Amino acid sequence: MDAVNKVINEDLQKERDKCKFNVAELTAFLDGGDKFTQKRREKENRVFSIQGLRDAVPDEYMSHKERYENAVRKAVIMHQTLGTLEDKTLTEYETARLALRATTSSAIFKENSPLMLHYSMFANVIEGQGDEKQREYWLKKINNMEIIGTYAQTELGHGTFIRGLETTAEYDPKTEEFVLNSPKLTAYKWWPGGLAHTANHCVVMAHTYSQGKSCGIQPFMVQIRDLETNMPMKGVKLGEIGAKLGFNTVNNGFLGFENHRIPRDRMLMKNSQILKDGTFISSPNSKLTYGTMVYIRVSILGTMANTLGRAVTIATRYAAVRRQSQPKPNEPEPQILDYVTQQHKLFIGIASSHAYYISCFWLWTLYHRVTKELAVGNMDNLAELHALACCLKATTSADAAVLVERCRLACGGHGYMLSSNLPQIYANVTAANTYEGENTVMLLQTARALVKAGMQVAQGQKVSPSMAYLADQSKMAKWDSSVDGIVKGFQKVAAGKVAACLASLQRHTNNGQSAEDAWNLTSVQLVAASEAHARVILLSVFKSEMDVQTLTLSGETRTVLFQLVQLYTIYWALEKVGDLLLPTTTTTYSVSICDTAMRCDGWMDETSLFEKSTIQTSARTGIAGLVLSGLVYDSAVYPELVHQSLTSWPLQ
Ligand SMILES: CCCCCCCC(=O)SCCNC(=O)CCNC(=O)[C@H](O)C(C)(C)COP(=O)(O)OP(=O)(O)OC[C@H]1O[C@@H](n2cnc3c(N)ncnc32)[C@H](O)[C@@H]1OP(=O)(O)O
Ligand SMILES: Cc1cc2nc3c(=O)[nH]c(=O)nc-3n(C[C@H](O)[C@H](O)[C@H](O)COP(=O)(O)OP(=O)(O)OC[C@H]3O[C@@H](n4cnc5c(N)ncnc54)[C@H](O)[C@@H]3O)c2cc1C
Repeated sequence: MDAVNKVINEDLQKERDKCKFNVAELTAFLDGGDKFTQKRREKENRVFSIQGLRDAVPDEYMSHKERYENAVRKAVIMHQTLGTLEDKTLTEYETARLALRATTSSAIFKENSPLMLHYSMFANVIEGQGDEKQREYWLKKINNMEIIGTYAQTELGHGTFIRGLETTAEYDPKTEEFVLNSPKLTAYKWWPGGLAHTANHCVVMAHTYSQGKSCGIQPFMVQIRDLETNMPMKGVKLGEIGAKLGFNTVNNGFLGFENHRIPRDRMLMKNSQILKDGTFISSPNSKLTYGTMVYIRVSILGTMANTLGRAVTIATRYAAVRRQSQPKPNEPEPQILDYVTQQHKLFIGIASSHAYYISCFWLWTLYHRVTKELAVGNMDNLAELHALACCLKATTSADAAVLVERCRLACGGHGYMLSSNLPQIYANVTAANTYEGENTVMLLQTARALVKAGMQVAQGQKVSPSMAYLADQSKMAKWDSSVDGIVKGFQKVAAGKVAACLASLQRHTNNGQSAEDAWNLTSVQLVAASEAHARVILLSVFKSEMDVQTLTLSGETRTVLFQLVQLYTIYWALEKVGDLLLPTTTTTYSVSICDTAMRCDGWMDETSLFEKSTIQTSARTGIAGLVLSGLVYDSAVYPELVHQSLTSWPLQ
């Protein structure tokens, strides 16, 4: 065994020794400072040192029931441990960032914790939808685990269409109670995490009626299990929805009501109220009820960063130690990391994970600002936050699923083993394409805002900051292959797509189609316009945040971070070269793009953008430990790719 370990460590150590910049500095940069790296490591070391958190047998050899019971056992230990580590001096943002960066939960729960929804949505929805008294009463119970909860919105018949939810809550002024019912099977809540056996309370989103009138979808705090016996309350039916691709320890369940009565004060009344006599006071904006989903969508960017980071750490480390084939006779088999195809598979995953972290922290800052504004009734920036959260959640989760699968493939047969953990990581990441707003639906939400902004631009009106580029009428006289130049190219592409969507909508309505049918007929282009907008945001935020945030870093660390920005930008320029080449309504540079392909080659050689160096990975899982000593793309690669792809396109 020693001989095998020695060979593996030797290669890995060789890669580590090539590191040319300060590993601790980059780690602290991603954590938000040395103080947070130390806190994160304390938390991780504490958790990883607990023997009780290790599985007696790998959980892939347990039954569905054993796996859940084992997860509950670990969740209790984790809560007791983390409870002692909680740092009340941290702001909400700092706590969230630390939670996001720590790899504890993902290392202990391969398929997530049964308490996942309790921590992620249950507390947040009370915070966001409860009035002061309700927050005061419930948050204490939630934080000290007197009650365990989940967020019950999706039903068997409806997940996307919230206004179509069929669970009803009818107000009875005689008893000052709401009567909850699931009138049809499709009205049964279906999916909420922890709902099957773990949660004893949940926030139920129900179609509310009072004085014979609809009051829309409102949130209710409902006790579903007896706190002593853990049996379902009267008029409540509960159960497990069964085995899934992943998330098999999240205990997703179903919930049906039959004349289940709850007191009036269980309606969460921060935004809307129903008075004792049944008078309904509606929210200043009905979408405030959707606030928790915006919060989770923002956090999903960080979850994608962390999840992709773990997968690309495993695959890169494997690529450093796996030796295969003999391209040069009489030479030892090379590390597969030396194959450029292997680098092309993996390094975009490292760059993307960093880009998602940076975008998440950027969007979180906007989320906290808008939340403060909402608290004083200012809703000016809610639409912009919603549009950004939708398209960035959709784009990062879609990309992350592709890149995690690519990490699995890059490990050959060993990537297909459950012991590699790559299949479980894939099962987790691909779920994010569906939950918290199915990706197509989310992109179409952002498209609504883009179409609206496109019309405002046409009328000379101001638009939100993230869409201001739509108003830029300047022409790109020639292709600029710098990062800023490529970002500008993507802005032109997105603007062109939005303009083309507006033209399509107009054409369909001119032909007598209804607005809804015109929208549906244009929806494929609308999704593409929304994704193009997301690319503009991801690329520009990664660059602009690096410009600002890296000023205090040492030269080598700055260099490698900017190489990640360049790699990420050029990768997507190549992926979307078709869009960049096609002359959109607002772009003239496409004609010149190809005749600069040679210069583009030269550009790559001149800037020696990708020096020959290697990946450095540290002992920790998770992107925090994954550090780069430089990008390995040899300059011979990219010009080839760029030249080939750019010259093969028909010029206009
Ligand atoms: C750690 C994580 C674990 C994760 C576990 C997973 C948990 C879950 O999955 S919980 C359930 C998640 N479910 C969802 O996300 C459902 C997705 N569906 C929706 O959000 C809505 O049905 C949606 C937005 C698609 C449509 O809503 P609907 O009420 O029909 O509004 P719609 O008519 O499309 O739009 C009306 C206006 O509201 C705006 N709007 C919609 N949602 C929001 C919002 N959240 N915030 C602000 N504005 C909004 C729209 O932008 C639109 O504005 P405008 O008229 O100016 O264009
Ligand atoms: C792992 C996991 C955990 C979950 N946890 C929870 C939870 O804790 N609590 C909870 O409430 N829910 C939860 N959900 C449910 C999740 O939120 C829903 O699955 C999601 O909102 C999608 O709704 P749906 O499943 O009804 O799919 P549908 O909306 O039926 O989507 C099916 C297809 O229809 C398309 N489609 C739907 N509407 C439109 C439209 N307007 N325009 C164009 N195409 C459309 C979609 O793009 C998709 O391709 C979870 C789901 C998963 C997978």
